[in-house]
Amino acid sequence: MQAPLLSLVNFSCERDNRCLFEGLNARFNEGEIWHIEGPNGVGKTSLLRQITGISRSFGGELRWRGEPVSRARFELASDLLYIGHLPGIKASLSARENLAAYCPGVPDTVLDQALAGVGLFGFEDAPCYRLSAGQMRKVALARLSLSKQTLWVLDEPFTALDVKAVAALEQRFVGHAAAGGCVIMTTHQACQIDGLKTLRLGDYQPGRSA
Ligand SMILES: Nc1ncnc2c1ncn2[C@@H]1O[C@H](COP(=O)(O)OP(=O)(O)OP(=O)(O)O)[C@@H](O)[C@H]1O
Repeated sequence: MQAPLLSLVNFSCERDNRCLFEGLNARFNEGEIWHIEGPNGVGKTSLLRQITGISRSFGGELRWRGEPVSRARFELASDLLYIGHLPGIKASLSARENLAAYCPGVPDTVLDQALAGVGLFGFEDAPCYRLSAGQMRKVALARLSLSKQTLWVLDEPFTALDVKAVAALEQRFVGHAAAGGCVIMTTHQACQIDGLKTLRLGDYQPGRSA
């Protein structure tokens, strides 16, 4: 049987000597879209940072395609796209320059197509400090259409997006999964995605049995 893309084995997270969650076992496969759910402060962002390797402090085991991540760090990093809850956009740069910084070597015409695809046609040269919060988020999300990575890890990707943009992003996730990708995201918004899988992080708080 093929190993899952990513798996968590008896996984736990501690912050400031406080256990946020423990005993978490999960398998994330190609073709799946996952919603990491839970109340404020339960540890969703912390979990995403552990999955991406930004935080190496965790209990239990993280496996990439069946290999402990300690032996597959490069393989995970090169097949992963992570967008944090802050859009990671430099205000002084234009939308195109920001995108180019994440996608070196990609021609401007292709960058502009990606920006147009998220509704930013005509804003390619605008310095990002002139964009709205939702437009800044769209600059960050334009990376998705240029991504060749299998695993997308997205922290609150719907923040500040209008209804049409939320629906378009949901469709992008569906397309990515249909092409063999995997999406792991957090959101406090209700999602309209068929087959969406949910991991309720609150079920793994100390003293609760999942
Ligand atoms: N850099 C840090 N150092 C110490 N504690 C932190 C740090 N970042 C977060 N925490 C603590 O870890 C806990 C979980 O935070 P985290 O951001 O993972 O929660 P979350 O589930 O993503 O919350 P939200 O829904 O509000 O985004 C919180 O109690 C927070 O105070």
